Amino acid sequence: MLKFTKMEGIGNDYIYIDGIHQDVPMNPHFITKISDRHFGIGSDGVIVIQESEICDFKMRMFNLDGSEGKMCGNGIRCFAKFVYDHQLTKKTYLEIETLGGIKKVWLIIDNNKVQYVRVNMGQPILKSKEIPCLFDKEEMINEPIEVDGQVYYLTSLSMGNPHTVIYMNHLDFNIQELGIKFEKHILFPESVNTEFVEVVNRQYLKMRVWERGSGETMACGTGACAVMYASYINGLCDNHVQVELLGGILDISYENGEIWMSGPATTVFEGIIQEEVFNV
Ligand SMILES: N[C@H](CCC[C@H](N)C(=O)O)C(=O)O
Repeated sequence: MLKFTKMEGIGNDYIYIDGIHQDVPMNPHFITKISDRHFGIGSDGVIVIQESEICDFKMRMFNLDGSEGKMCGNGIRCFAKFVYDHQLTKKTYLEIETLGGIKKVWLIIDNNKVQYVRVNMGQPILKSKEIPCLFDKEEMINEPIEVDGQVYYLTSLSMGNPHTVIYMNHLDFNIQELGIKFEKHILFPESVNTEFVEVVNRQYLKMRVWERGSGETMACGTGACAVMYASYINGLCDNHVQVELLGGILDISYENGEIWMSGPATTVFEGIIQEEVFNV
């Protein structure tokens, strides 16, 4: 059996498993099985807590389809709460190793309870080849791309994972149909997380996200950061905004070349995965 904790960051929900004290089968079959909302626990994916040789901890993140993501913004806030609440650390400032780089995380505690979490999400990366994006210019900022006969203007960047940001007049559209077209687009050799944005004003942005490997999620932390920075360099917002996602609001700012994100982290329930589920 395997102990797990179900947590969510503004509705972006993952299964968190202590991989320090348990052997976690991090294979696509196991990940997709327990993430399934009918045959499993139900989640946007799985996040595993591991020891790190260079940081306080290491975060491994897997999407619903079993693919491994390099970084997860909502996930890292919940990860920090997990290690604190499970007494794996007493620290309220953590450095967490991810495949998308080392992230600095602050737990804001009151009455020994995590109120919210602040994360230095690092520097956004615009160079096409580092996203990666097979665009024929060094950067892809507000560039027209035709999909199914319609032209969309894309701003692409990496937050440790790949994103492309598209501005819309409104967000009432069939994301199931459109999202997959960008996720599988030839421009993105490692696929891409696609954010659709409605600019409300210079301090308030609304977005929906079609995540690589998970489809539409209620929220995407790295996506909200990508949206903020794309909007900033396109002259559409100030350097501190609220980003409204389906699941809630994140506070995002751009300071001294780095993106900062603040938001909640919630534990929903603890449970045990039965042997027969992960031994198939
Ligand atoms: N689907 C993403 C990982 C999860 C990111 C998202 N849930 C977040 O909060 O940043 C990827 O494969 O790059």
